Amino acid sequence: MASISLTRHLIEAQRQGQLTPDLQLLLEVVARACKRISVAVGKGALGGVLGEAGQGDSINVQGEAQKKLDVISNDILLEANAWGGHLAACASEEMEHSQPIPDGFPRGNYLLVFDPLDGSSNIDINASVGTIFSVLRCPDGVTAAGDADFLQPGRTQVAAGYCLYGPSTMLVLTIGHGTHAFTLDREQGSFVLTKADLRIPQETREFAVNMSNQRHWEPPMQAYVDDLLAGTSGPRGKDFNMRWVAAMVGDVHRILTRGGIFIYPWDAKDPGKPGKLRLMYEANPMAMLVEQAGGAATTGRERILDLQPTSLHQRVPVFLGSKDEVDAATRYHLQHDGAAA
Ligand SMILES: O=P(O)(O)OC[C@H]1O[C@](O)(COP(=O)(O)O)[C@@H](O)[C@@H]1O
Ligand SMILES: [Mg+2]
Ligand SMILES: [Mg+2]
Repeated sequence: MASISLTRHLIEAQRQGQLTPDLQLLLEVVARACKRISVAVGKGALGGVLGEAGQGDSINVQGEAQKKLDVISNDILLEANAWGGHLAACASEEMEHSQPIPDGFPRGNYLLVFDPLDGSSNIDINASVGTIFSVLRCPDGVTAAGDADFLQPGRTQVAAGYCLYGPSTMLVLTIGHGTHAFTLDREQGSFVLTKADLRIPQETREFAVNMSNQRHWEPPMQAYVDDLLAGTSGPRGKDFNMRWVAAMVGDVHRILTRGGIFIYPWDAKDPGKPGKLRLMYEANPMAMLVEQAGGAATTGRERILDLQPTSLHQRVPVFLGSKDEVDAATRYHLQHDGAAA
């Protein structure tokens, strides 16, 4: 059977009324930018792209040191989308404020928000990294889109996806009609559909969390993980395995492939930060991909896609993956809150 390219997949979706021609073209621009990022990442030590941006003093709005590839990936996405013609504005982990499409460039009605390179600490060890993106509609009547226009609940996303730069480069995408995986055919230079309609198994025996933060967690999170670790002799009655890629994009890809639960909970390390992961360009797009694959995504208390964002770089606790396991973790938190009330 002939292989199905991303373009053909999107054209068929358009014929079925699942997306507009503008959104199709926007997604193709993002996919092309991801191909360029894949080439840059793939150069590794030969391409002069490893290490810190600047002289070790380049800090982004998150207060985190920027890697050269964070900056390169951000520039590739901005440049590609400036010419794309389907966006009103872009926002990024690497920029304090959103950036309207510059004067003189064609404008459209969508907003794109992205984490240009997720898992930056993996760059220098040649481990998986990725790009995460979310597409929103620009509110009606807005002529010069700004940060406030991006602050829409995740359930309003019209598309979300990530591109994983691993042993192979994979684009995983949803436009609200299932979650589909495409693999980059490096010889042809095109993304080819390799798994339509991913389904996350409802149950799992695998969890992903950074255990080094355990002492900083709140009581229901401590209790939940204690019970996982107790295995067959504990209340859960089964042994759990643990994995941690240290790049959300890699951990979520594993969960979309074989199930599991990924957790980055609230912790007391820095009480000013309600979690590590960012709502607009990490939690929301991943939550949409996971829900579209039959999984669940919560903060431990609420559905992520129902949160009303308050700022572009807002952080939230994240529990996502196999539905029964996310429900179980969420129950620990809600019962704890109920008992404390
Ligand atoms: O350093 P830790 O605690 O393992 O955190 C890893 C987490 O941080 C992140 O790398 C943050 O992403 P960025 O690299 O885009 O800042 C997540 O992808 C990942 O889940
Ligand atoms: Mg990230
Ligand atoms: Mg990043």
